[in-house]
Amino acid sequence: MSTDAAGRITSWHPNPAVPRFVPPPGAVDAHCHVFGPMADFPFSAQAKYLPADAGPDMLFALRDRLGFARNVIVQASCHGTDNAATLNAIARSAGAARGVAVVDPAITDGELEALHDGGIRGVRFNFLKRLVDNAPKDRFLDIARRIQSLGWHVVIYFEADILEELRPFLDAIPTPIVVDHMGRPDVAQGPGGADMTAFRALLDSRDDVWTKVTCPDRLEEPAGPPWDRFVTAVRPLVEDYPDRVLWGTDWPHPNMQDAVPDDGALVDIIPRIAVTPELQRKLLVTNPATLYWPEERSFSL
Ligand SMILES: O=C(O)/C=C(\CC(=O)C(=O)O)C(=O)O
Repeated sequence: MSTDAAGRITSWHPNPAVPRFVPPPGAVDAHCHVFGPMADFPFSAQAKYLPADAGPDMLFALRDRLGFARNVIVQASCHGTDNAATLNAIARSAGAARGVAVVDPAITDGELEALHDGGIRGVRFNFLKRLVDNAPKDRFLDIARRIQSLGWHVVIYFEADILEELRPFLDAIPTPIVVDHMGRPDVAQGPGGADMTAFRALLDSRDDVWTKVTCPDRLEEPAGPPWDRFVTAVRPLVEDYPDRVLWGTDWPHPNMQDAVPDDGALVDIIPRIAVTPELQRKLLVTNPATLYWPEERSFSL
């Protein structure tokens, strides 16, 4: 745990291990964030946490250390609906990053197009009450309809206990949907537990619902490796939905200051949930490219 005199939280490992697992060429870390730097990109007045700076240079150094080629940078709630920090990181990546924005429902079509030009390929709807004050479903649906023509998708973050309540809303979204961290199931229930069963019902309801098989550090208590319950619960999901899963570090691990995960150890989970080279290639290369670099679809699938 580390909080400085100004109350700014450091939630990432100071010296992550180089993983034993070597990701395939072109691997994408499809869920990560940047924080600031605050002097250039101040945090939102509504932010629920105040992080230390974790900017693009740190993110790209981690990417290289872990053996990844590209990033998908997801706008974190601490930056509200001002996507400037995310856009700055994408711009500095030399084509090696794309992003997911959080937008004000009043955003204009011209502003959405500018985000597209800046490398954004989706919008995130966050339903975690500890992170955002309100989540207006009707206005979110309006955004979802408006991003269709851009070829974007919706990224949704919710916890398992509201999945049933969210179903009519999810069913009405006309774009592909990517669910963050599998909708936060209780992995201790195992692969056939109530949370995973309800989540599979969502995946089975339409073939354009994807998910990130991410965050053992958030989903398994007590914290820390070897994350066996996460592996037991998640490996069957990767095997049953191999074309609709994504993976990411979640660096710089917002709010995780009490149990900062080692990103190298997180990478070493990958071969335990995606046990063949083919599953690993889909999870890390083909699937994220389909959503975030669709213009490359001509590469061999
Ligand atoms: O980054 C994540 O995936 C999870 C988060 C932070 C977050 O989503 C945000 O700040 O927008 C969390 O559970 O605190």
